[in-house]
Amino acid sequence: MAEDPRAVETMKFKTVEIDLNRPPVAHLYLNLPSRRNALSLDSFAEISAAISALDRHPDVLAVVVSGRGTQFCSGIDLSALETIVSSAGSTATDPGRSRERLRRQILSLQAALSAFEGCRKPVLAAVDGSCIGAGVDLVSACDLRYCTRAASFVVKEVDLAIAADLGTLQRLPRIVGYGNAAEMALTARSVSAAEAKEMGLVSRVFDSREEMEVGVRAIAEEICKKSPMAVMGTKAVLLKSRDVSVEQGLDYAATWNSGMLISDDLQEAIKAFIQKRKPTFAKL
Ligand SMILES: CC/C=C\C=C\CC(=O)SCCNC(=O)CCNC(=O)[C@H](O)C(C)(C)COP(=O)(O)OP(=O)(O)OC[C@H]1O[C@@H](n2cnc3c(N)ncnc32)[C@H](O)[C@@H]1OP(=O)(O)O
Repeated sequence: MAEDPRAVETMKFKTVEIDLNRPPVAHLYLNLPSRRNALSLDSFAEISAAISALDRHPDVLAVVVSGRGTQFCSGIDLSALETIVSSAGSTATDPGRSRERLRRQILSLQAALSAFEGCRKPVLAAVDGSCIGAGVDLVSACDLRYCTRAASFVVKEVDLAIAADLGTLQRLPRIVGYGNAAEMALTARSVSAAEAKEMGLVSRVFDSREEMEVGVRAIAEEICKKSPMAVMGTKAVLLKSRDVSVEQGLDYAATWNSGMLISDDLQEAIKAFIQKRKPTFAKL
């Protein structure tokens, strides 16, 4: 049976909250403020389910992600981390099989955060307060990042004797450059909002959370006025091109557009220009 594209409207979540009141922008909140939005195993599953459902929702064209409470995200829930690691260390089973289970568990956590990248619609992270460990994995998988003056970013894993494994080491160097990413990951030092802006980790720093909420929503709404086909294509081609040679990226862009340029949106954009009016596009 085909999945209901509006299923997200009735989905119940324990660790995230979705605000669909002002389409076409949806707002996904990390919503465990008492634990500073630490990511439990439930959080990973719910983030993945929420983003896939928002991807399918016909009225949603962009998603903003932020945190409820004082901090954006305090990283992986440390008790969940302990559970994951201790169950893998269990001697009750074949060590080979328990390591294989651990590998699959890590892959599944990776997939949950990669859902932001896999979403056809742009995802904008809006960070206030601390963004730590898995929080940095999360924002690195978003398309655009913004923060308040009170925000800070820490690639904390090395302090917990872990090599970060949920995307930071792969995506952050492509956002801030190898040197900046390596320094953040090897020292686990806290990077201020101003520094995050300077190294390109965020596109803009807002004075307050209220200003950020309004400002990031306005940016998302601007993007939503554009052809959804073109926005989706731009995200897909940018991401593909990030990971392959220029030649392969160009080839991908040609193939993509040979499939997509026949959409009504191009005709509408040209007509609107000639008729000196704003274009109107169908949803995705
Ligand atoms: C397979 C491996 C996959 C992924 C690995 C990911 C690695 C990481 O994510 S590394 C990063 C781990 N996180 C941390 O080290 C941060 C820990 N937290 C803090 O440093 C602070 O809580 C803070 C975020 C700076 C916020 O400070 P503050 O506002 O003063 O709040 P607290 O009083 O410290 O915390 C309130 C409450 O929340 C609990 N809590 C905070 N963070 C976590 C967490 N990551 N996991 C579980 N619980 C957390 C904290 O214990 C407090 O609980 P109480 O019961 O109220 O005492």
